[in-house]
Amino acid sequence: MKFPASADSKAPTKLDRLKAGFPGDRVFYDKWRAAQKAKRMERLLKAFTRKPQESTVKYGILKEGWKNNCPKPADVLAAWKPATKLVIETDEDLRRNVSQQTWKGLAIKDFGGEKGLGVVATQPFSKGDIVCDYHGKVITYAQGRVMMQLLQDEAGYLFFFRTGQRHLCIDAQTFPCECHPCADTVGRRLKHSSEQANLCPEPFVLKVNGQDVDVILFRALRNISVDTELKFDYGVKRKSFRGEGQDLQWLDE
Ligand SMILES: C[S@@+](CC[C@H](N)C(=O)[O-])C[C@H]1O[C@@H](n2cnc3c(N)ncnc32)[C@H](O)[C@@H]1O
Repeated sequence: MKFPASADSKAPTKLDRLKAGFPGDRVFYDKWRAAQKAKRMERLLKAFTRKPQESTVKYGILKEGWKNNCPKPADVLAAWKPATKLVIETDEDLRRNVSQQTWKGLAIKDFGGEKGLGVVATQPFSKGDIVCDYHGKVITYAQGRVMMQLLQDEAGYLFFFRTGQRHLCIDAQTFPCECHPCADTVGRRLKHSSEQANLCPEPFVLKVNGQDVDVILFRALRNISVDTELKFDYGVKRKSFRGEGQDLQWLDE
């Protein structure tokens, strides 16, 4: 309590310790350093909603300006765990990726024919990484249904979901979206697979530009290597993505 150990505080000198009535040996000093190292580890772990490369962790440490008493990059990697709901809902980088659509490590690829466009990984992903979101305007379930009825076979980009008691829909059909008039967004190009899905959609509420926004984030279900196509299971109800009530072969792929 006399010398609070935070990630950024300076270690008390021997003189400081003696003046405060502590013994001159290193016992308390070493405890203080261990507490600080743990705080630094905690901060580094929170910084990554995707499992980082060792070089990224090294850069993170450099940016913090920690010259000693910091965890080794290999130890950070070993301790890394998929981001929790709390981390996801408060992470600045993730918020920026959602609002500006600056997801890295993904490319839209043309698979030709009726398969059309899909998304491939241009960097490896680890199980639990947040890969991207399903970007579009959040509308009510009822509005989504009306759109589907109007569009019939053309309605291939409506993502219906339930979060708590609310039934919603993300309209990525309206293209381009109001917020990115000059860009395609990756989420809407993800294809379906029930057998080989490597992504799983999860609903979250993020504060974007000061407002609570419902988002669907895709988490990697396993480690994914470069050039692998990213897919998720659209769901067997066939409500979204033009599959409802139709005997489409690709729904069982
Ligand atoms: C959300 S979009 C996916 C991107 C779309 N392929 C494109 O070119 O924009 C959904 C549509 O993609 C097509 N699709 C999705 N998964 C497919 C698959 N596994 N095989 C063939 N077509 C698929 C269907 O036409 C579906 O309605």
